[in-house]
Amino acid sequence: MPISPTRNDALAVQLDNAINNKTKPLGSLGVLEALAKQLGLIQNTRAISISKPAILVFAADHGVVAEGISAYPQDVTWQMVENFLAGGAAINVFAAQNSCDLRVIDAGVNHDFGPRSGLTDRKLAHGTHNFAQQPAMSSELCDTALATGMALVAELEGNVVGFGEMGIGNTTAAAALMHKLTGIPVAQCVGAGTGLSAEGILHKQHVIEAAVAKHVHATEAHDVLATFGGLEIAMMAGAMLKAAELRKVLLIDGFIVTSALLVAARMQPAILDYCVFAHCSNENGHQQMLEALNAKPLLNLGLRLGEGTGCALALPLLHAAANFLNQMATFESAQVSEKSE
Ligand SMILES: Cc1cc2ncn([C@H]3O[C@H](COP(=O)(O)O)[C@@H](O)[C@H]3O)c2cc1C
Ligand SMILES: O=C(O)c1cccnc1
Repeated sequence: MPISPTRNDALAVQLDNAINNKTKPLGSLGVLEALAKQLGLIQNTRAISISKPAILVFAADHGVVAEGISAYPQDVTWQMVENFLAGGAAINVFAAQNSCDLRVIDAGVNHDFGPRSGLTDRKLAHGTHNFAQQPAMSSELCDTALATGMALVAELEGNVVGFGEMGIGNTTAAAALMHKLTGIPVAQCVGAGTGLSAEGILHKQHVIEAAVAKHVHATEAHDVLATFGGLEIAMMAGAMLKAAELRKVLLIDGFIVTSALLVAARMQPAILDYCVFAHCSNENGHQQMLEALNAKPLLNLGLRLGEGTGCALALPLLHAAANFLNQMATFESAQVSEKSE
């Protein structure tokens, strides 16, 4: 289904007026004013609401870890999934602090968890193939991942969806997607990820450059996704497309989540109307990736974690935008004098 742009000139004027009539100097709530307007346009109303926000954390493994591109071993992916289920990860803490639902999805972790309460099992494979040697996944598997992500979001009740991920090696996949979809040189798309040395970053760059040279034919978004992408990235891209189609607010986290959005935006550019960019990550390349999307992130906290942590931390700002628009008095209702010059 196509995603509709949120543009609605009449509603935009009503929202501007509602914002400007609040008891504050014009424009003085800064970015929160733009956010309130965006939420109004997404929800197609002046009475905006934040209802049952949820963060979906997609986990999967990457065959390209065989090239030595992460500072941590692949087992950390499943071990961190266990940590999410036990409530001990950063995202558990920040989601709980902000009364946000958290859903952990196994999109393709290289580990058998068995039936586990709290884990949404959508495992499509035990990780991807090593894209240094062959495409990460087949075109069919990529389609299945996109469709699975769409179906997951179709079940959600809330009107705000945050996206997070876990997958050792996924900054390499994300950097490759960034390069292919923006044309920015690989050297500017790679970063330290979980903490590579300068030498390690250079090796990561060379692995991606060699893979890009090997898979020159992949240029269209779906092909690029299947060639380099992780299963969690593909499932997230599908989930994002469905969330925008359903006119939900999409909260975008860091480098990897934004790379999934790059793919989704190439498929359906109007998705960007629905995106709130939680933060600018410290991962080298995220700022340029955001610029390529013309995105203005809310926070800049030096985070480089992923898991959806930026989304959870930005959620109070969404509440603030909705609350000021819904609850503040107007100059008229509070009998406050308006600007005199
Ligand atoms: C303990 C731990 C917890 C994490 N939580 C998220 N990531 C983050 O780091 C990984 C990407 O970095 P790279 O591409 O360098 O492997 C992803 O799993 C991402 O979510 C973590 C990484 C570690 C080690
Ligand atoms: O920006 C991110 O989300 C990020 C950066 C480094 C490692 N993991 C995630």
